[in-house]
Amino acid sequence: MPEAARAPFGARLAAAMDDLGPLCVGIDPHSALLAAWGLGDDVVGLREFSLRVVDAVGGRVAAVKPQAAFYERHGSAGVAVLEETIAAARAAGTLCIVDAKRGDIGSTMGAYAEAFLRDGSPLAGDALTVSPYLGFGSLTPAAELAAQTGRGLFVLCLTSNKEGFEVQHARTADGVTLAASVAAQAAVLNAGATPLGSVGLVVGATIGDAVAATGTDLEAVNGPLLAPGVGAQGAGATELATVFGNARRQVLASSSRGVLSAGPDTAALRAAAEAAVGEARAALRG
Ligand SMILES: O=C(O)c1cc(=O)[nH]c(=O)n1[C@@H]1O[C@H](COP(=O)(O)O)[C@@H](O)[C@H]1O
Repeated sequence: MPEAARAPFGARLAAAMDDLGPLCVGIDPHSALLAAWGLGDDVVGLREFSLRVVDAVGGRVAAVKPQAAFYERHGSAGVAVLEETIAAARAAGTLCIVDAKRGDIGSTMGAYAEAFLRDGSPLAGDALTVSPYLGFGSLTPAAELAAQTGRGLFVLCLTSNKEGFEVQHARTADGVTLAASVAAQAAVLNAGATPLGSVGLVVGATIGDAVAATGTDLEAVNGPLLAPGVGAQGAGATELATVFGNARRQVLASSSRGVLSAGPDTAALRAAAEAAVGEARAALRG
C-alpha cells in the first residue's frame, strides 16, 4: 500500500488491539523449537515453522513479531524466509513488527530505515524495533521515514533482560535516567497523535518496579508499549498489571516461546495464542 493510503501505525495498532486483544505473537524459530516441531534446523524447516505460525494466528492476534536473528543465522536464504514471513503476515491482514533492534550513526541508520521502513522493500513490515543507545537523535532517519510511510518504531527503553539496568538506569548529566530520557523524547515525536502515536517503546513485563525507579513516565509517551517477557521469561497477568499501572491500555504484550511451544499442531497453536490473548486482555483491559 503506498504512503498516502496507509493510516499511521499507532492508529492501526490501537484498532487491532481493540478488536483482537493486546497480544503480539513472537516468531522466534530457535533451533530447539524447530527440533521439537520435528523440523530440520535449516531453511526448509525455518520456512515451514514461520508460515505455519502465521497461518495459525494470522487474523486472530493484533500483531506478529518475527525475530530477525533466527533468520539471519541461516544466511541469505534465511533472510529470504523472513521476507516471505513478512509478506504472509501482510496477506493475512496482521500487523508485523520486524524485531531487528537496529541502531547506528544517523547516516547508516538511514540505510536501515530504507531496508525496514520503505515502501516496496521486502524487509518492511509495519514497525521496527530500534536501539536508542547511540543517542536518540541517531534514530531520526528512521523516525522520519516511518512517519512518511505510516509505519512505526519500538524504541528500546526498559528491556526485559537483567543486564539492561546498567545502561537504562544510568543517569545523564541532568540527573535523568536514560530510560526516562528515551521515553520523554518518544513523547515529543508522538505529541498530538490520537488515539496513539507511532513511536512506541519496548518495556519488558519482567522489570518489576523499574518504571518508578527510573522515573519513566509511560503514560506521557502517548504511544504503544511493547511488553516482551510474557510466558517463557516468567511474566504473566500479575506482572503486566503491576509494571504498567495506569499506562496499561497502551500495552501490547508479547510472547514467543510461550505460544510457539504449543506447536506444531495448528489447533494447539491457536488455543495457546487465544489463552495468551485472554490473559493479556484481563490484565490490561479489565
Ligand atoms: O524487542 C523485543 O522484542 C525484546 C525486547 C526485550 O526487552 N526483551 C525481549 O525478550 N525481546 C524479544 O522478545 C522475544 C522474547 O521471546 P520469549 O522469551 O520466547 O517470549 C525475543 O525475540 C526477544 O529478542
